[in-house]
Amino acid sequence: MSSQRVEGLPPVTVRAPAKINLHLGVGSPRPDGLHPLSTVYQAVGLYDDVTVVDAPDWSVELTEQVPGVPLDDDNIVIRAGRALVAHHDLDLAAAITIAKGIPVMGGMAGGSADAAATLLALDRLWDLQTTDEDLLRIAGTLGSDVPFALLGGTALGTGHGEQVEPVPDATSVWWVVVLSGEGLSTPAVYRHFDELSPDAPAEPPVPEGLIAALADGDVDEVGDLLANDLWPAARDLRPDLVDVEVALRSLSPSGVLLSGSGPTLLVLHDEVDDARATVAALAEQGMTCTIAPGPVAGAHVVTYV
Ligand SMILES: C[C@](O)(CO)[C@H](O)COP(=O)(O)OP(=O)(O)OC[C@H]1O[C@@H](n2ccc(N)nc2=O)[C@H](O)[C@@H]1O
Ligand SMILES: Nc1ncnc2c1ncn2[C@@H]1O[C@H](COP(=O)(O)OP(=O)(O)OP(=O)(O)O)[C@@H](O)[C@H]1O
Repeated sequence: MSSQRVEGLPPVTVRAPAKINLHLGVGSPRPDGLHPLSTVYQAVGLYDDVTVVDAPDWSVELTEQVPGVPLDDDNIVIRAGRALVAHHDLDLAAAITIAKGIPVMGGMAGGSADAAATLLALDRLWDLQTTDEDLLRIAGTLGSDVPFALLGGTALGTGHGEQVEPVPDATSVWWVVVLSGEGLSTPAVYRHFDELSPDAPAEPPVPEGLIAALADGDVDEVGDLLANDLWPAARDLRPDLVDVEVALRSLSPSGVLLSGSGPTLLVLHDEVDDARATVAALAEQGMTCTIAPGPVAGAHVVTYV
């Protein structure tokens, strides 16, 4: 192992997007406990920015404190950094700063976005020239959603979500993102899925109809085909979400979706003005919402200072 610290390297900032799952098909758990997935990911325009600077030891801080985000070695960005230097057999470390714009524990893969951003930022900081293939492989060891955060756009996810392959997407849409005050634990939702779905298939089917609708740019059809197998489990764990869902469906009968393992809910719109009208109507009912375009790019460098 070699230490190759170079003093005075300028910091690097990488921006990474949130994700949603337009389709989330879940199978019965594998021997390792993870669930086989057939999912269509879409990157949407809510972002975390991760800045890295060379340092003698690993550390992580947030630009603004957010409850639930660990500030020690449990933070996924430290695991990402250690995995990258181990891959290159180096003894380097970095101080990592996260500016969070993605809701925490919202089912939008904020931690995964941070891990992807960290891999890319450190690769650029130290000019490691890690291949895309190796970055995606290391990402997959950190979490199921991390490879997709590198890729962005719209992609089919298989395996436990870590095998990603871009799919053509001719849509350009606006999601109303309905935030929840309280997070939902992803493992708890998967555990309850197992209780509710003892007969889940070993391999969930690929949603060919949705993939065709995306390629055709048929937003109405995409809205009709949105699906999430974790939704019944999330409703059971958070009955308050049902009232929100009813309110959303009264505004938009099609195009309502639970994001990943929840609790964030989404409403699909073709036009930004319609999305704005939905946000205004929901705000009147006391809900906190924002608008995010999709699809957007994956993790990308935004600053060389
Ligand atoms: C709900 C989704 O966001 C949909 O994309 C993901 O499946 C979850 O992705 P993630 O948070 O990156 O998940 P990981 O960090 O890999 O795993 C967290 C926990 O979620 C459960 N998990 C996750 C992915 C998967 N295919 N099966 C699982 O059972 C496991 O309990 C695992 O310990
Ligand atoms: N950098 C990070 N940002 C957010 N959470 C982190 C981070 N590192 C570790 N965590 C832990 O990960 C847990 C899940 O956080 P995250 O915001 O990624 O949830 P999520 O959006 O529901 O994830 P997913 O959609 O991938 O299931 C948090 O409870 C937190 O303890």
